[in-house]
Amino acid sequence: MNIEYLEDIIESKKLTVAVFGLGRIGLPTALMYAKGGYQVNGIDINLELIEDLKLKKTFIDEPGLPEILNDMVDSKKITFSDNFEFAIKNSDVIVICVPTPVSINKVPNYVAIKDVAQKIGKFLSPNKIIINESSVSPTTIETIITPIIEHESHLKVNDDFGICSCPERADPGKIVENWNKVARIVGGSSDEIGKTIVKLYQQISLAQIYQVSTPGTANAVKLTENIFRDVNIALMNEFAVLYERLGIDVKEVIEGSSTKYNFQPHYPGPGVGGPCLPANSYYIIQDAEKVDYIPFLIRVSREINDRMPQNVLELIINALNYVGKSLKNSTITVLGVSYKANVRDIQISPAMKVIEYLQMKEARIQVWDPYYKSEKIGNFTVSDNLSDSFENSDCVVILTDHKEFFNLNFDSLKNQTNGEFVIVDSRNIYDCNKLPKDTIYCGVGRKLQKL
Ligand SMILES: NC(=O)C1=CN([C@@H]2O[C@H](COP(=O)(O)OP(=O)(O)OC[C@H]3O[C@@H](n4cnc5c(N)ncnc54)[C@H](O)[C@@H]3O)[C@@H](O)[C@H]2O)C=CC1
Ligand SMILES: CC(=O)N[C@@H]1[C@@H](OP(=O)(O)OP(=O)(O)OC[C@H]2O[C@@H](n3ccc(=O)[nH]c3=O)[C@H](O)[C@@H]2O)O[C@H](C(=O)O)[C@@H](O)[C@@H]1O
Repeated sequence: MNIEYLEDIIESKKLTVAVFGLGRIGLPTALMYAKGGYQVNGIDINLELIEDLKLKKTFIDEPGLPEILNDMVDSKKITFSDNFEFAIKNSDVIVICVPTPVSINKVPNYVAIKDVAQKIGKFLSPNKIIINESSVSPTTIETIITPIIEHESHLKVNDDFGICSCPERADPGKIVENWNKVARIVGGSSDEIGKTIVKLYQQISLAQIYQVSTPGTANAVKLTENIFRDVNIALMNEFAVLYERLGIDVKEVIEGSSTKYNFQPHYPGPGVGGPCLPANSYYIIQDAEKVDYIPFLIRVSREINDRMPQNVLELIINALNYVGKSLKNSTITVLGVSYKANVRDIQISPAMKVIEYLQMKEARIQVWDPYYKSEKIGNFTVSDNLSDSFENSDCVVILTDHKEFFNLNFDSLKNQTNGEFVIVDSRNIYDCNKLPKDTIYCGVGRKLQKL
């Protein structure tokens, strides 16, 4: 490989980049390469998406992204097509941002990334570098993707082409904001390939670009940080279920534990959602199986978190029973559908799971989420406003800790509800001392009580 040539065109911005997959991650990535001064060939298989992007239209809800799309299309720094052959032949760096979802039976699905690897191999010529940003297990690049590319291209990694992993660590809803803040991890098939890609990312981001020794190590870093989070959330969910039974307020316990300098607070809730945490463990579990190891803690943490929507359903049933009502035919006000606070995103949202359970139990739901006003989602439509969702309600359930829910005027809203005012606060956002007198209240890890 002629590394000097690649480093020259990185420096002079003459390098051309192809980005495969123009979704929540690929589009921002492609636009940031273009914004950094590189010519970008954006590739996707969704022809409708390609036409929308050519017209500067995107439905990805990332603040700041539409403006960058507009500027980069106008400046002709980016093109969109499904012509992967042209893109591979006419790009020096090829970035992979295609889906690697975990299927219903909890197994990573690598169909898309293998498809792209096949296409890259077929049209690859020497002296190019492939960067994988998609979430994969620590062994996937070295044992699956690289062999496919070598087989299809009859080229040899490091001799003829380079490959590296730069796993995406974006925080959905803050991708543009975090672009220059969140450190990136780069692991190359050789040290010099890694160093070259570090230089490329340093041209397009002000964040720390941290090199590790291999693509697998880079993928392990990303999975470790996310699974660390998933396991710690599971621990707090377990404490919450236990303390609820012991009559101890878990919110008070976490506040107390947080006075210890090395306690890292995590918070119980209705479950763990989003595109990352619910899926990342299964990449590791799959690799562990290959070496006859069972990661018990990682597996059981997933089970604990996946059971939390059921726990919230039980809280609702108990709260209704406390006021002499049953769930069937009760009207439930559901506040929040997003998987986490202050974003418009229902990817693997625990709220959607709780709603599904409520509907299975034949409760009537009235949903309010300020990020989905009046929108039809699956088999329900979000209310047009907060007040409508309280009309004749038997129980109010908070499922997302949106900032808009922190200071609701319950003294007024409670007058619209049916009978005793019941709140199930699955995000533990409320201070019981500030809720209306006689409210029937419980949280996740906060016992059922009349205030
Ligand atoms: N969404 C997120 O917040 C995060 C996603 N990731 C990872 O980024 C990767 C991409 O995820 P998203 O962007 O969220 O997915 P997405 O579903 O939003 O976008 C994927 C895009 O790839 C296209 N595509 C599918 N197969 C293709 C193929 N064979 N060739 C070219 N394009 C193809 C689809 O048409 C779609 O436009 C995944 O591995 C995911 O785990 C990592 C961190 C965060
Ligand atoms: C690329 C990538 O994987 N980014 C991750 C992403 O996290 P994500 O958007 O999935 O949100 P998250 O804050 O980790 O929360 C995931 C889920 O877990 C729940 N959650 C989170 C923290 C907590 O203490 N308790 C809890 O129940 C959230 O409500 C949500 O349903 O963004 C996070 C961030 O940057 O805050 C980042 O730490 C994660 O690594």
